[in-house]
Amino acid sequence: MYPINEVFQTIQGEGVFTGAPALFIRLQGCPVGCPWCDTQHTWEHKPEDEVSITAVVEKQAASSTWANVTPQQILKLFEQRGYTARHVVITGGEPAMYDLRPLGQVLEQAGYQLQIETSGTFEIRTTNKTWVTVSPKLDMPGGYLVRPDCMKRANEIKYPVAMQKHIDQFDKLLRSCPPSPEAIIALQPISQRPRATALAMRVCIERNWRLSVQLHKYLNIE
Ligand SMILES: C[S@@+](CC[C@H](N)C(=O)[O-])C[C@H]1O[C@@H](n2cnc3c(N)ncnc32)[C@H](O)[C@@H]1O
Ligand SMILES: Nc1nc2[nH]cc(C(=O)O)c2c(=O)[nH]1
Ligand code: SF4
Ligand SMILES: [Mg+2]
Repeated sequence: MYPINEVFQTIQGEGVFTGAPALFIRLQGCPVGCPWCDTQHTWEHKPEDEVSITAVVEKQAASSTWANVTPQQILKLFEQRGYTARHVVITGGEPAMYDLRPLGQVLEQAGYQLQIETSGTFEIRTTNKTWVTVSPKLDMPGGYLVRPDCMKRANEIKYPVAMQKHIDQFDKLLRSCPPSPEAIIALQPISQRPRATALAMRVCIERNWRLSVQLHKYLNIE
């Protein structure tokens, strides 16, 4: 069973798959504590916030409620709702707190392609085919460390930045926990701040990295 906070179909707004129609599964719970996190309503996984799967699917606004669902129920939900996207993004919260292999196997068997969004602070348990996006979190209040095995597994590293200090911390991480040579590296400005965006653009050009701008926030979509 997986605790899901929301399920929705939208356009992937971040990273390599930006622009791809995608089904998002947002899992409940994250102890990392990034002060600028977009999804603070997913941090606490409280028993009293458990609701039905229908209540989660019909949610109109962000909230901390969640439903326990099986991979088969998720697949059935996708089919019932007539979703057309075949790219599934598992995010959160911190999805790597859960063993994502059973969910991945069921969805891949049904023809979906999987991607996970993770902070790299928990062991990644996914199918081999899953596209892994690691968004490293350094020096956050929860005190979790980015794991070298997560950096190695990443197909894509998408690092959130606002100031030069963040670039320096990222350089140190790349030296101590080297990614695979094929990994794509992107900088993502924190919360569309103009100075963060200017910094990210400048460093991306200098280093030949990619810029990821959270397209959904510019489009005002989910
Ligand atoms: C909400 S997190 C959930 C998945 C996982 N916990 C993680 O951090 O990757 C999804 C993505 O949003 C990014 N993100 C969250 N808040 C952001 C913000 N205010 N500005 C830019 N990116 C943000 C994260 O870095 C991550 O890449
Ligand atoms: N459209 C859209 N794209 C996204 N890419 C990553 C997201 C996330 O919250 O993990 C996200 C999200 O919340 N919405
Ligand atoms: S690790 Fe991800 S979900 Fe957790 S606080 Fe940071 S951005 Fe939010
Ligand atoms: Mg988001």
